[in-house]
Amino acid sequence: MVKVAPSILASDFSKLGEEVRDVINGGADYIHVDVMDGHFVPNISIGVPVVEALKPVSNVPLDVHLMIENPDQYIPQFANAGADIITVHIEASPHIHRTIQLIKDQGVRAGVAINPGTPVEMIAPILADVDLVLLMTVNPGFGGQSFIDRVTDKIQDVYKSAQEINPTVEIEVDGGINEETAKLCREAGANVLVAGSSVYKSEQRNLAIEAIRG
Ligand SMILES: O=C(CO)[C@H](O)[C@H](O)COP(=O)(O)O
Ligand SMILES: [Co+2]
Repeated sequence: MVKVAPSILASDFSKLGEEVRDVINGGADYIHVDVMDGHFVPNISIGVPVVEALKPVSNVPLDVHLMIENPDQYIPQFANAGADIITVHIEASPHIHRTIQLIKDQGVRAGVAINPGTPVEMIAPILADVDLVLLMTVNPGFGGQSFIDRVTDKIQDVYKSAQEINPTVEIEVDGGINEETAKLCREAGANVLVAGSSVYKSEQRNLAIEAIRG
């Protein structure tokens, strides 16, 4: 089952509730929330109060992508605010088993994310313990960037390893996903497709979501 997770980073923040409802009505499976701290990535976006405000608006899971240093410090707050999935970057998590356990202790699904320039071997020691692997298909920090197509090899690698040790893990991709790049990712084994610009900038968001789902 392929899922589509529109990223609100590309939405109109002046009417965020409406923007979230609109993509849910258009078929969104998750709402992807990009949290950036200006340290781990060179941009600042949104935080805990926005997750809290969106919780009553969304009847699909809130998929919170933490692009922040020291994620352990904020995980309980995001969980209390209503995050359903919390994903941390391997590059920002030196004690990854502790961090993943902390997420699970909050009763939240746990994900690990990996940048395009980080080898997949980095996440091998945690693959059996996570609910989701997020492969970045752009360097994180901004919406609207171009898909880095060599990441498809990494998707295949993760998919193959997951078949053996964690077959139910979700494999999510994020960055530059549109109808064409979504197809490459699905073929490589991804089953959750994050899309910001290609959904929110589309005239007919429901059709954009269905095209990405394939
Ligand atoms: O994590 C992200 C950026 O760091 C966003 O989720 C991603 O960029 C989505 O935007 P787009 O689909 O426009 O590339
Ligand atoms: Co993201």
